[in-house]
Amino acid sequence: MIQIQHLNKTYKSAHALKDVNLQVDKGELFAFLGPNGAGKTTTIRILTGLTRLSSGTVRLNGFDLGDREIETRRQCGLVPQSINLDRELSVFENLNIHGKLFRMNKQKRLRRIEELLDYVEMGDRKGTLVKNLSGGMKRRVMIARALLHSPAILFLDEPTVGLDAGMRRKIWALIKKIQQHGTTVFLTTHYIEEAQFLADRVAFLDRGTVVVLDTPVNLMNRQGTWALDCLKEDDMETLYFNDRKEANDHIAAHKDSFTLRRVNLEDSFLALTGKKVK
Ligand SMILES: Nc1ncnc2c1ncn2[C@@H]1O[C@H](COP(=O)(O)OP(=O)(O)OP(=O)(O)O)[C@@H](O)[C@H]1O
Repeated sequence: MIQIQHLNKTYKSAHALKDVNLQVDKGELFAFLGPNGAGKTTTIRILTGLTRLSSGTVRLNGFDLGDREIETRRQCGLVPQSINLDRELSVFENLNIHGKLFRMNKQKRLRRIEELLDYVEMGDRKGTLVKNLSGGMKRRVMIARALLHSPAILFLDEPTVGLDAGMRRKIWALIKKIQQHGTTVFLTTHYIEEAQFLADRVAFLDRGTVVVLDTPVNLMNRQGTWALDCLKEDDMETLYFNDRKEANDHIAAHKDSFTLRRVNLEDSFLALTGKKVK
């Protein structure tokens, strides 16, 4: 569904993407995980036609990026990182304008808006001005807007940034539902739990380079199953074990104060890059 080969992007002052190669399958939920400045937004902007690549090739649902621009764009729905709804218009008006831009006929447009607002549980807010919605509601309207023209691929750039834990989980459930209904999903995040919970496969991006790409389970298993955090003078040291007994034996044999926990994706990222995803 998405094929990226030797993708590079250079801005005047930064080499934002360095020889990125990856493939996302139809129906897959793929996460790009990395710290601020890793190149996640740049990737999404290139894939959705908002920024030009410097070199390399990208194919979306069989269309070459750069060729037949309108058809290629129709393959994609985009939920950008910052809220870009018109605050002074209602939920319905925001969606209606988008449908008109995609030249959907009136009957189809109105039916699809109703359908999607129910789908994202915003049916009762159709007439509400966007400025009167909560952050989580605005995200859901943006997701409905991105799905309006029935794209094959939904791109979500940091879909839950700034939301509280309850709303984050609601958005996660919605994203899973969208995937279950057949849409391929490509998302970026710097939240470890988000990638761990949602993604079929995760690519770790660090300073423009994909350092590893695998399923969350395989990535975590690289470190072992159990982690022991030990607070040293001014740092945290973490030790990894394949079974719980080994970890407990280590605790019993040492005087330090340890916290035992399950290995998570942060451990894999840390081991590969020496950095936390922040
Ligand atoms: N328009 C631009 N002009 C120049 N440099 C840019 C531009 N956009 C991004 N960059 C640089 O490219 C690199 C990657 O930025 P990008 O926004 O893609 O990272 P990111 O992983 O999405 O980070 P964040 O989560 O902070 O948005 C950074 O070094 C950034 O400063």
